[in-house]
Order: sequence, then structure tokens, then C-alpha cells
Amino acid sequence: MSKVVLVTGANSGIGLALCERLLSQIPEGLQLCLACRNMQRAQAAHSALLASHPAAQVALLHMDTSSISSIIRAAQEVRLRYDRLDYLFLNAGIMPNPQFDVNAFFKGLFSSSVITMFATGEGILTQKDGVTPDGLQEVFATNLFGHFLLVRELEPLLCQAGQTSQLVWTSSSNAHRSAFSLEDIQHQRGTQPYSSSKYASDLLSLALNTHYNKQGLYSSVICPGFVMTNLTYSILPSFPAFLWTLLMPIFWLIRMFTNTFTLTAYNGAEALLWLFKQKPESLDPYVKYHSLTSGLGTNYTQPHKMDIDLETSESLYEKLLQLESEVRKKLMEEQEEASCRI
Ligand SMILES: NC(=O)C1=CN([C@@H]2O[C@H](COP(=O)(O)OP(=O)(O)OC[C@H]3O[C@@H](n4cnc5c(N)ncnc54)[C@H](OP(=O)(O)O)[C@@H]3O)[C@@H](O)[C@H]2O)C=CC1
Ligand SMILES: CC(C)=CCC[C@@H](C)[C@H]1CC[C@H]2C3=C(CC[C@]12C)[C@@]1(C)CCC(=O)[C@@H](C)[C@@H]1CC3
Repeated sequence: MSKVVLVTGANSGIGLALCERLLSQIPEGLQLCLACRNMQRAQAAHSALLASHPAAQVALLHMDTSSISSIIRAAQEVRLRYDRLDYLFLNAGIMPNPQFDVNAFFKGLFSSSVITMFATGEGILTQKDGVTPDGLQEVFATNLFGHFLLVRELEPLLCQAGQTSQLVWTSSSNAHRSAFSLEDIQHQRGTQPYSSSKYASDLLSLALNTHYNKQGLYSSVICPGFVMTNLTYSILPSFPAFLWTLLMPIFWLIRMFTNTFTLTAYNGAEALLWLFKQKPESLDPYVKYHSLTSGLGTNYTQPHKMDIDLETSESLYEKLLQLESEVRKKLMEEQEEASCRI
């Protein structure tokens, strides 16, 4: 039976590496759907995948995870195209306008928390968030809420009798409880929207397991480690990509002390691929699966308990359901208004 796999943010970085690795390891019986915002980059990714795997079944789908109407349209298209969905990789993500605190970085270098700083980026990064045309905080909408809505829209495909399906969130070790507040789930007031959105995805994954396991749907989260991608290049904007490449020997050295420096998208996709091969019933909903690379370059996946609890995850879930009904109502009103004008 052919497995249908949908990956968001599949046109570059970790999402694209996952697609390449899936096609290499599972040469037959895979239908890949690349859900992307930038269709030019998506076309390039599609051509690259087909060049190395000419017989592969790879389809493209336009989807902007920050836009409610785009998610609803894309999900409608998925329901038309496929009669099942076995894996949904919720990978698209942004870290807009990152501010790198150089002072905190140098202080951290000579402190006992240096390894934690390199593994999580804790204490050295903040971001300036924006607002989407739907009126949502951009990081929250892109990294979390759009994906939540997608899962809700694809429920008929994901929750079919007699089959199990897997959701896999690309979270981060940068997810911290301290950055998240139930009173401000969109992180309108803070300076760490990225960390907040990733912590929220850890909580949401737990809540989805609580509500959907009975229907055969399982959710897990991974951290790809520190990977050199467009997202990380943007952290030091005055630092061109080739200078990052010059830093590689230093990064390989750091990898001797922290195996979280996976560095390449191929390595970063390790935990995603590992989860693909697991029986979802055997996974622990309180665990984050980390892609790690040893000093000698060996990739492996390691589970780490997350700092989450059931009560907070349920409260977040309730708030997301509430927001979902609000945005759906607003969308209906807008559509009615538009049809009246015609
Ligand atoms: N790199 C790292 O060190 C780490 C990354 N991660 C996570 O990994 C995931 C992938 O990031 P990474 O590969 O590093 O970075 P990239 O920037 O290479 O990939 C991000 C992907 O998300 C897509 N995307 C961004 N915004 C939207 C949107 N509104 N709608 C649809 N797609 C969108 C991008 O597409 P587009 O071409 O349209 O911009 C791109 O395909 C992210 O969730 C990130 O938070 C987690 C931990 C560490
Ligand atoms: C210039 C030199 C010598 C080092 C670069 C230091 C930082 C730019 C770098 C160190 C640890 C990195 C890191 C991330 C971004 C870049 C660093 C801060 C992340 C926060 C990127 C996004 C994530 O989700 C985290 C898992 C990363 C953690 C480590």
C-alpha cells in the first residue's frame, strides 16, 4: 500500500532534506506532497528530487501556513487529491528579524552554561514579530496556528478507521516554558516569539495525542539540532553565507563538546526519518526526539523528556479551538461580504 506523506516547508533546508532522504531510503510506495509558500523554490526542489529519483511520485501544493484562507484552500485540495494521509510533517517555520546579543554571547562563552547556550541558543536571541493580514502574530500563525488548522482540516484523512497516521512537528531545543504564557499564547508582548511558538508546539503535540490517539492519530516532536539553513543564516544578516562556511571548522570543533551541532540539513532530518520508521503507538508523548551528530560524524536520534504538563497542554488546546472558531467565523463573514458585493 502506497504511503502518502505531506511535508510543509519542503522547498528548502530540513524539509527538503527529509524528502530526499525518504526517497533514497523508501524507493517504492511513497507519494510525497511538498506543501510550499514560495512556488519558484518549490519547482526547483521538485526538479532536484526528480533528477535524483526519476520514478518518484512527487507533487507540489501551494500553502502559506501563516494564512487562514491558504490553509483551508490547500487542505481542500489535499482532500480532493488523496484518499489517505499517513504522515504529516509540520515543518515550516520562521524566526523573523532575529537580534543576536553579542555581549550575552561572549559572557556565555566564559560561563558554566556555555554548552547549553550552544545547544539551545538560550539567552542570546530575541526577535521582532509582525502581524499577518488575518490579524495574528506572524510567528505564532506560521509555526503553530496554521499547522493546527491544517490538522483540523485534514482530520477526515488522518483519522480513518483501521489505519494509523503520524503528525511530526519540527520543534526546537530553543522551546522554553519561560517564553510561553497561557495569557498571551500569540506572544504579542514578549521578545521571544520563536521560543514561545516552539514550546506551544510541544504542548499541542501532547494535547493532540490526548484527543486523537483513540482515532489512530499520533503526534510527536523533534529537534533537528543546530543546522545551517536560510533560517540560521538570517541570524547574522551582515554575515554572508560563505563566511558561515568559513566557520565550519570551528563548528566541527564545537561538535566535539555538543552533539547538537548537526550542521547539515541531511543530519538535522535524522530524527524525522527515525520517527517515520517507528510504530507510533510505541512513542512517548512527553518526549522530544533530537537529531544528534557525534564528533566523528555519526547521526543518531535521542529522546529527551520535555518540560510540559497535561493541564497546560489542555488549556492551550482549548484556547486554540476558541481561536479557530473565531477565525472561521470571520472568514465566513468576509466571504459573505464579498459575495454580496458581486
Ligand atoms: N536550522 C536550525 O538550526 C533549526 C531549525 N528548526 C526548525 O526547522 C524548521 C525548518 O527550518 P530550516 O530548514 O532550518 O529553515 P529554512 O528557512 O530552510 O526552511 C523553512 C521552510 O519553511 C517555509 N516557510 C516559512 N514560512 C512559511 C509560510 N508562511 N508558509 C509556508 N512555508 C513557510 C520556508 O519556505 P519559503 O521558501 O516560502 O520561505 C522553508 O521551506 C523550522 O520549523 C525551524 O524552526 C528547529 C531547530 C533548529
Ligand atoms: C559566530 C560564532 C563563532 C558562533 C555563532 C553563534 C550563534 C550564531 C549560534 C550558536 C548556537 C546557535 C543556535 C541557534 C542559532 C545560531 C546560534 C545561536 C538556534 C537558536 C537556531 C534555531 C533553533 O531552533 C535552535 C535549536 C538553535 C540553537 C543553537
